[in-house]
Amino acid sequence: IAFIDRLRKRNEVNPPLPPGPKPLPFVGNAFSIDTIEPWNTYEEWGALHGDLVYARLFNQNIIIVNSEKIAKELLEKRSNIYSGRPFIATIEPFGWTYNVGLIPYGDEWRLCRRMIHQNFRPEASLKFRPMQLRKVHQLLTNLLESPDDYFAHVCTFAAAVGMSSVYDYDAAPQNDPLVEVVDKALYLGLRIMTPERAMLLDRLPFLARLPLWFPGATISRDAATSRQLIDEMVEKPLQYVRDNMATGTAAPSLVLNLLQRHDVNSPQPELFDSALRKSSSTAFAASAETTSSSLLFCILALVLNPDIQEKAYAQIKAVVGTERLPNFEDSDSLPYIEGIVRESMRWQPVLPMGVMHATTADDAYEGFFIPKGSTIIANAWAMAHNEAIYPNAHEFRPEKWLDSDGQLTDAEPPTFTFGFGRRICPGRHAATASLWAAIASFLATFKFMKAQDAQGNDVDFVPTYVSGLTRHPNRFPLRVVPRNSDLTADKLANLVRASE
Ligand code: HEM
Repeated sequence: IAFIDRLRKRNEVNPPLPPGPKPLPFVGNAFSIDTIEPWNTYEEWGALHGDLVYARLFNQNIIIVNSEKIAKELLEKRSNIYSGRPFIATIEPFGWTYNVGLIPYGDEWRLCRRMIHQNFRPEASLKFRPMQLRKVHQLLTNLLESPDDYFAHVCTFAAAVGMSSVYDYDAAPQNDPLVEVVDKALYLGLRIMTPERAMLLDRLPFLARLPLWFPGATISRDAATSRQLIDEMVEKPLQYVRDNMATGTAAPSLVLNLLQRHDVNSPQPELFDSALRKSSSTAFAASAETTSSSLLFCILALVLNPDIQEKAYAQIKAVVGTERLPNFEDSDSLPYIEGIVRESMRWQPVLPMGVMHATTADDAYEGFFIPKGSTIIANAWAMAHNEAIYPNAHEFRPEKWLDSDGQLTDAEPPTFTFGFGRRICPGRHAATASLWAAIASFLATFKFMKAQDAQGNDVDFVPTYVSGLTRHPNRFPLRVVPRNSDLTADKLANLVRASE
């Protein structure tokens, strides 16, 4: 407390900390935070104290940035000192040291980031497009065959695109063993990998023995399971590429490319090998949960807004017709679909607080002191729901991105969903293309409607969510109905053929 008081009372040469909630002794503001959905607390603090807020979790300085403008000023323009990552106590026990997104700023991160960037930069991402469309078409086939399993189909799609782009592994249309490993591996860690939860566990370790966020489970048992699953997630697909290399059947992929360049005589072969493991598994893991969550939110928005589906279908019918499915060449002629894609990313950012950054040097902004080692939370949730920029922000309205002629406005797309500065998501180009292809194809083929009870009445529901570092809706009652009532697997296959 004395330390904070000293910081707060800094004079003009040494400016004060940003305003924020009053801390308690020892715990700081830890117990005022909603640990399930902390972004709500941070948004409330923003309303009280402004867009730059200081808080303290135990002895950790937290700077919350609630506006996109300030996030860009700090995390982009001053990225040389805002690109660190904070220590998170759950990383090591849960086996998440593999994750490039959590590696501190430095040489190891730089090497990993370069490996990923080479494969996912804008021009390189274009090569994934035919594969992305193929996987979307498989997703449509799965939805037609077993619409009630929509949740699993969307997750399989997202993982399959990731597997293909990183390992050239062609996941089975359903119940693929590697996809299952990843789903399980990520589920445990993502729920616990937030600074708020991790810090509570670090400081109050007895919490680890209580079933806090997973009823019926304890954190320590989950940590052991997580480590084992992560190990499988990292090693199994790598082995797949190595086996294919041995038989001469490996097709081009990020991993093959890196393995071929791997020179065991280079000065630091172990460093390269470790970076390869981390960058491949991260690129793949980072795409799976995020892409599926974004699509599940989009489907939720469509169910709740049937009028939007009708407008979208009318545009697709006018531009693409009904004899084929949309492809990337149609995208410029389908502004309403682009509006839906952007609105899906804005309405419910799947990483509501992005991934936290950390400062690697002292700084000052607009008269406030930002100490070295602060955790910086760019609150995407607050940015997405800023009423001054997005009136009626909690409503899903593609029109927010369109002018009165239905054309896209000059407004910047919701890039804040992909973070900021040197740590911005390197997979954002590939991710946006996956979302576009899936959403356009969904809307061309199906209606997403509320499920019906035995009497034929719509089943109303209140959505619930799973929250951690990422967030997605829980399964909700859904009826996926083909636009064309006599759509069969054969007819869908013909539509797909006509689109390729
Ligand atoms: C809709 C899908 C996606 C969303 C919403 C998303 C969002 C994000 C966000 C918010 C961050 C943190 C950025 C920051 O620290 O400021 C991030 C980091 C990252 N994302 Fe994505 N992402 C998506 C898909 C992907 C894909 C397809 C890849 C595949 C390469 C990927 C790879 C990564 C990696 C490697 C990082 C860590 C970057 C670093 O720390 O340097 N993401 N993503």
